[in-house]
Amino acid sequence: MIRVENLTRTYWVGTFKKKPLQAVDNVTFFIRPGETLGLVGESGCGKSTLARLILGLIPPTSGKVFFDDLDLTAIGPREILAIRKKMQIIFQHPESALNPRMRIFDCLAEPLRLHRIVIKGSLEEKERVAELVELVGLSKEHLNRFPHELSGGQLQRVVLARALSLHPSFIVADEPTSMLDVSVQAQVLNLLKHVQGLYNLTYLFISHDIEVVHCMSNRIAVMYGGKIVEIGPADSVYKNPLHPYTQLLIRAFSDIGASILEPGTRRFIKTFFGGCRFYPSCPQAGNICKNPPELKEVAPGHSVACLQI
Ligand SMILES: Nc1ncnc2c1ncn2[C@@H]1O[C@H](COP(=O)(O)OP(=O)(O)OP(=O)(O)O)[C@@H](O)[C@H]1O
Repeated sequence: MIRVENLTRTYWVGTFKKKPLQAVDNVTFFIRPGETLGLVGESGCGKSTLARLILGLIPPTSGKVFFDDLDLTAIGPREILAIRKKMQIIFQHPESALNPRMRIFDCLAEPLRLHRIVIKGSLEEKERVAELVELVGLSKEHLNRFPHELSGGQLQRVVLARALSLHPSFIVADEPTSMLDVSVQAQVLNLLKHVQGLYNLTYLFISHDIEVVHCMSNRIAVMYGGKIVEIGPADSVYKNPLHPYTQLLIRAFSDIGASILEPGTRRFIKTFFGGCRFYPSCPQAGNICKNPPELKEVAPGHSVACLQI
């Protein structure tokens, strides 16, 4: 369903002398229909840039993105608009995805009106919105409220309902639960799984939390410094990580325990890696190849980029 080939996005950064920063560096992978591919990596490794490239929100410097064999980097704005309906994104901060001055009813009805699926004020509009709130486990009473009158978990449900309103087939969930309490996180993750089963949705599930990614995904891709350094079946990557970076990521999580996953984990990983994106200043530099070669398949469907293996 989704295929990404040699995708690269370079930013030119620096105040006086601009230097290239490869936010996404020659990334190739696929996501099968109905599958969840988990994308995991520390802050700044390029996860969100990769998501935005796939959705066509920013253009790549080079490389291609295919959606159902249609090359999204080669089509015009009209065709992109039609495809956009089928590809939705859920962000980390649900409140920023909703208009604070709109009641929840209008937040949910808006995409239906914009795409001329319903007419404003019609009975069909009411029915469609009622179906959506029921689907995500909210009540009709919530429809009259404004976004600031809902909790983070309830807001994320509204964002999911809004994304589902246009019957997408592919959803990017970019750290959808990292701002929520642990108990609410589980409810939202279960809901994501539930609707995936109902509609055979394909997910790219992004998180810095490898445990959550393991629970949610069929396969896991590990990103480091803009590159995919390991990709394979979720259990295989989680239980038998081959790249030293994946091993560190898993060890970091198991060492500090689940109770302080966020934001302590993020700080921990940053400290662990000296806050750097590249291998030379990493304390494990001796174990991680500085210039990883192409991904090499070492077990069925499990590929890794490391010279040591
Ligand atoms: N518009 C931009 N201009 C310049 N650099 C950018 C831009 N957007 C992102 N970057 C840089 O690209 C790199 C990857 O950023 P990205 O947001 O994709 O990381 P991320 O893995 O999603 O991080 P986080 O988990 O913190 O959201 C970072 O070093 C970031 O500073």
